[in-house]
Amino acid sequence: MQTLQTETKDQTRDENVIEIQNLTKRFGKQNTITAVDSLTFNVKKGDVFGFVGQNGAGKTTTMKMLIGLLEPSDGYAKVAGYDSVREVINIREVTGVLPEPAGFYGNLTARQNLRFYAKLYDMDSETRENRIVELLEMVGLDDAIDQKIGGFSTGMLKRFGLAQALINDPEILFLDEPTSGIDPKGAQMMRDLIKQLSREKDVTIFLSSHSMSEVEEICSRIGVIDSGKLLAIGTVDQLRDIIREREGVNYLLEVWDISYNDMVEKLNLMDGVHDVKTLDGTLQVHADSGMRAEIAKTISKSGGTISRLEEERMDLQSVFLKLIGS
Ligand SMILES: Nc1ncnc2c1ncn2[C@@H]1O[C@H](COP(=O)(O)OP(=O)(O)OP(=O)(O)O)[C@@H](O)[C@H]1O
Repeated sequence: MQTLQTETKDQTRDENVIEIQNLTKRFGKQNTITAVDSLTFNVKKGDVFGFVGQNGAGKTTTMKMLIGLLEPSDGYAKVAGYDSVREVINIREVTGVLPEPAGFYGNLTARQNLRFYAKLYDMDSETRENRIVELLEMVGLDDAIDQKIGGFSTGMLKRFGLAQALINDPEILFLDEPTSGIDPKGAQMMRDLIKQLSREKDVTIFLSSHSMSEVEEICSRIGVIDSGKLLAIGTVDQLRDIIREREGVNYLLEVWDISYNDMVEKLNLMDGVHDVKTLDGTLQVHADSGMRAEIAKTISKSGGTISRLEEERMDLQSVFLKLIGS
């Protein structure tokens, strides 16, 4: 299947901090499971890139290849210009990865956990201690800095994980489902932190999520993956346009001075109008995109007065479901 590309021409190669070329991963004895299938796309510096797909689509496998935890079966990835197989150490230096809470030491405090992790990086002790305090403050854990993290809630653990991922002041942050399993308030805190990191520190963020409203809120570009293949890539508006062009749009219409039956008949005769339905006094006209002016003209010509004519806005959830063919 061909990927629906919505890239614009002004994107130069220089801006790409993640380059993925024919990236493929097969599992199984005879390599029969293709988890990631010839992915090709780029992520630009400063993007908050949302990688979305159903369970088992291949998101985690892709991210693991990008950070050098899995070797590709085919193709390659470059992160900050470094090859994900041969230059993993360089990649580790400039990236942060949201860790699995299972890897934390529950009987150590937040400060001690971060200190342990920070020692993996080359930093003098003063810089390290200051950074630990600064990061725990940033993620709202300053009051819990000397508490054992074994007693932390799931939301606190996620925020602690974000602080850990930021210890080396990374250029690129990988967040696999950063808000899964946490309550709405905690999830909003994480989203605000992600936005803040992008806005204030210019960190490029590559995140996966099952929450389309979350992705719509925080991501500047989105890649949709299904069965290991990239289906579409672009901004929310660009993805929406793919569906608008492909499947048409719904116009919502309220009109005076003409009977609805007359109007339904007239609209149904128009080229590009596929279906007309009445919904609680509003007409829903399913038509090709770009038909608004034509519809308005038809109604005016028939003596109707339009009090409302707007295109129904598709949210990312609806766009996603249509892209994957559900
Ligand atoms: N080590 C492995 N051995 C065999 N198959 C695997 C392995 N890791 C992943 N897979 C398979 O690869 C496919 C992609 O899995 P992956 O975890 O990347 O999906 P995902 O999009 O991250 O899903 P989720 O949203 O559930 O986390 C799935 O079919 C999965 O079962």
